Amino acid sequence: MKYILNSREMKQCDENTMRRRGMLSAVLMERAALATMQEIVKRYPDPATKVLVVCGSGNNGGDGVAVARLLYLKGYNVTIYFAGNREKATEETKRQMFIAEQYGVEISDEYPKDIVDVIVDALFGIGLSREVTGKYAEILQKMTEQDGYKVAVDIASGISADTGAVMGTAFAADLTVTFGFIKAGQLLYPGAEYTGELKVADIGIDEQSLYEIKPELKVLETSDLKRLPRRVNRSNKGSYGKLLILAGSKQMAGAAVFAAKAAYRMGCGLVRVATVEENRIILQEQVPEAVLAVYNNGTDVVKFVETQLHWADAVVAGPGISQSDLSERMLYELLKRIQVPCLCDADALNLLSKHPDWWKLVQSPLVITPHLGEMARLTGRPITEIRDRLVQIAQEFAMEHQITVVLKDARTITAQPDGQSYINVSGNHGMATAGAGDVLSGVVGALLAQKLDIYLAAALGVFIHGLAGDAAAERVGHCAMMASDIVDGLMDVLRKQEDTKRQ
Ligand SMILES: NC(=O)C1=CN([C@@H]2O[C@H](COP(=O)(O)OP(=O)(O)OC[C@H]3O[C@@H](n4cnc5c(N)ncnc54)[C@H](OP(=O)(O)O)[C@@H]3O)[C@@H](O)[C@H]2O)[C@@H](O)CC1
Ligand SMILES: [K+]
Repeated sequence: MKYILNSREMKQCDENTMRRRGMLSAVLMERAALATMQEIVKRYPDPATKVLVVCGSGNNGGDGVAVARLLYLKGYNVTIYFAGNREKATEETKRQMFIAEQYGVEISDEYPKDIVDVIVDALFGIGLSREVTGKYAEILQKMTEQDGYKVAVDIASGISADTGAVMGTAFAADLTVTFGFIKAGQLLYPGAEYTGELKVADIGIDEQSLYEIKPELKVLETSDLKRLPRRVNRSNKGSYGKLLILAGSKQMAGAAVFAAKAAYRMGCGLVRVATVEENRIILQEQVPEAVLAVYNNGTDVVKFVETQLHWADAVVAGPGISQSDLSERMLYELLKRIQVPCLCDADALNLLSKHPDWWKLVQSPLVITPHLGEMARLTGRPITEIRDRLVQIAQEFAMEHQITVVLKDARTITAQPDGQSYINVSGNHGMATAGAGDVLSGVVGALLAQKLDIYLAAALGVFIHGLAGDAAAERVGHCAMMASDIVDGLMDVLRKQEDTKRQ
């Protein structure tokens, strides 16, 4: 697990490193510049390379001036364009300009006309505080349109470090060298697209510099797979949890099939599918491993729900259940009685949008897995706003209802009710396909049934689901990928993890 910082947290972290750990600002800047210079030299080892460094008045500009000096001392053909206001420059930046001039580097106040090989963007860093307009917008546009390899210092100028939003105009980098921690805006879209390749440089700011800061965002890594439920030699199917899946309706059997298959592939011991009578044969044919509990209009809903809940260690409710009266009654009685961890998806979320008073019914830990459209219905906010404020909206909803929110998008957010969230970086656009969400509900449900901590079950489930999608892409490509390929991908991911553990 790694922390991802927003600009406020990063500034505090910088402060802590200097004030509490005694590190000098000039040393941090020198290391930042050194790391950036080295990444450039790695890619352009020939000192005949022409480099343009565009600097602003803040400390990001100071970093840029130092990068230029270090390249100049290696014999590179460097020009600094100082776009900021010299009088308003920070002390550190003024010092860097003085040093650069003493070493013989020229600093120009005009945008140079020459053609260059590399353009370094040190206009704004995490101190960007408003929309970029006027002269600065023109400069960013020019830098982006100009030919040459594009390197951003710390973050692409114009990208919000907090949300990834383009603040008017932004620099489109091929490479970003960021310092200490990845910033949220480098993972969130559209910022991720302006970041290019991302290198995190160690400049002496690390987790110890956080002190009492509890970053809002975290990201899971492959090493976190070791947190999956342990499997032991002396065990039986009862040792790996019993998952009840309320899914499927007439002409919608697939959702139940995918969720059940995914849950078994994710190591769940026993899966029982509660579905309508009409799906009996197809489920028996498609997932013979699953136990079936079928219902119809004549079923005593209360008794049915009580029996199933008595059996289950965790529940997935919603995939493909439709919004019929029968489904509505089934979900209501289930939410009212449930005492084990529960995941609500798809139609369960649509029904919850219709009945906001139902949130109060649920006494057990709840995970919801809405996509943007479902989240729009749940919150009454437009999809565009949800997309722009993905983390904040997921967090607000999680805190308001004291539940875990998995808000599904290109970067899925798993928000915990305590205000912390995971941002997921696995997966690919091939997974934008019917049934992928049902697979996710089965994966997370299986982890809940195996008694993994609820937040971890949700976040790790999302991560593994993405890895399974990546494995599927390797096998079938992006365009041809179907939900069943993602289920198969789970095998690749989990077998690889077992191999790693054995070594
Ligand atoms: N010790 C450390 O802390 C370390 C920091 N490091 C580096 O410092 C960077 C942060 O530096 P920073 O805080 O000085 O802010 P920075 O990003 O340079 O920008 C602020 C300037 O931009 C201006 N401005 C903002 N928005 C604007 C707009 N839309 N349009 C126009 N102007 C706008 C703003 O002007 P003002 O708002 O004051 O008018 C101010 O002049 C960080 O990203 C990293 O690279 C590293 O060296 C490691 C050690
Ligand atoms: K920058």
